[in-house]
Amino acid sequence: MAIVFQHKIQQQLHELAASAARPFVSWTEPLEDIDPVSFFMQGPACGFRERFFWSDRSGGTVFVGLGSAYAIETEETDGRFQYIEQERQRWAGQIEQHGEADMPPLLFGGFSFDPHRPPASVWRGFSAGKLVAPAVLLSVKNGRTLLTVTLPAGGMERDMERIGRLLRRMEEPLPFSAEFPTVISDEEEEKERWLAAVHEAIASIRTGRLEKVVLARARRLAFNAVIDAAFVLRRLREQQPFAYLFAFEQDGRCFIGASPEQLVRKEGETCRSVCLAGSVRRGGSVAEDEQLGAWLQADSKNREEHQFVVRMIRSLFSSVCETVEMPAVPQLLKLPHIQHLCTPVVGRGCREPSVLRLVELMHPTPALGGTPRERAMEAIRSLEPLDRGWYAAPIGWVDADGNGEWAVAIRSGLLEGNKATLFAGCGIVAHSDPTSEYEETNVKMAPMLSALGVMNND
Ligand SMILES: C=C(O[C@H]1C=CC=C(C(=O)O)[C@@H]1O)C(=O)O
Ligand SMILES: [Mg+2]
Repeated sequence: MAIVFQHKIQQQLHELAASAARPFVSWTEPLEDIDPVSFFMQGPACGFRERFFWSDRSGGTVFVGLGSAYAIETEETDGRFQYIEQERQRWAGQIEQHGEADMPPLLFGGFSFDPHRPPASVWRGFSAGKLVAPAVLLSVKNGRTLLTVTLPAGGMERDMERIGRLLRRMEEPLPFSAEFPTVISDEEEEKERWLAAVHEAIASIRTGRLEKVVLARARRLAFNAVIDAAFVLRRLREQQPFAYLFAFEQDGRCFIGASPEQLVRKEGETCRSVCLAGSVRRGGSVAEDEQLGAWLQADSKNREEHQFVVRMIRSLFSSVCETVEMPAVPQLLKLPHIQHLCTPVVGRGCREPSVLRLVELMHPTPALGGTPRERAMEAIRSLEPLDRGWYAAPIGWVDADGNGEWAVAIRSGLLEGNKATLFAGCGIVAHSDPTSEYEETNVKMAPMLSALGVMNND
């Protein structure tokens, strides 16, 4: 079957390339069901240096990309979103689309948290903004699996060879390694120093200079062997079923995670977001879990932390949409390790034509930055010793029509060789207790720690 399929795709693309009126051609073909993580796993063996993975919270929409047919990248600071949007529009006009029409060409990528911060070397290649059109895209949507190949109309030979290899190998999936490497070193920022930064943030909030700031910390692990991103992805999929799963890999570095937080989704004139802030751990028994949830819903510190996010997103949606709907009181979102206050928001009659414009307006929400935004960013720059890179920043996809979905890249880590750097932060408000905030960051690292096979030792 794969051979027939391969010939069909190759032949179609060659014919299309010969007569193409635009610089890129894409061909989409239905495919038998295939495990998206196994597909992701095939990338390196077939010579693709870039890999992308995206699965929405329901697991109903999954995109896996291999290779890069076209990349849009910027190191601009203030104009990065406009530049990327402008180039996205230009790209949409350069692709000639063939085959199954219900899959518009798609770009996958992300932005850094703070482009004004000098980038640390571990984040090399993760620019201020980067979107990639994968050479091969597997998409699972509405119960259908499709394969899209996008190539430059001239010079497609090298890519065709890789794609041929991939299609041949798809029938013989690679075995997953049974065991995970073991930890040989484990470093984190000194606890006392982090607590002192939180104290300082609280003092600054009490003077009225700002209302809320999110402070993060990193934990750096080294293992006795190279970490297999596909293995981590598979574990995250098993362990975090209601999260966005994402991976963005280039040149041997993979930023990966399972985020519960939607930044924004746009589908035609409807846009959605979820305000997520305010947290407590899960209970050991049903009774304890319910008690903790009830406490969270009533706790004034957590309600305040949450309310800053609600206020900002409500006001932003009101400025770009005809109507905005949201519940009056926050609901509880229960995840395997943690529960959050959660307020879903729906805006109808959205006047913005591209999801990227919404991403620009929304990033960073007070769930990742703080309030007021600029003062919070200054506080993060002066109090946080780490470069967040793409952590806590938008990650997602946009199609040629400007529709797309973006998550906030939290509960995440950067993998390189045998090293993993994990990140977690928490919202500091006037009544925060530094030690409880520290514990909260431990709970937020648990999903990645457990996917990496490391016991959570908090
Ligand atoms: C910044 C993170 O979480 C945010 C999202 C939900 C709840 C949060 C909180 O309660 O502090 C944070 O604002 C993180 O997980 O690294
Ligand atoms: Mg919190």
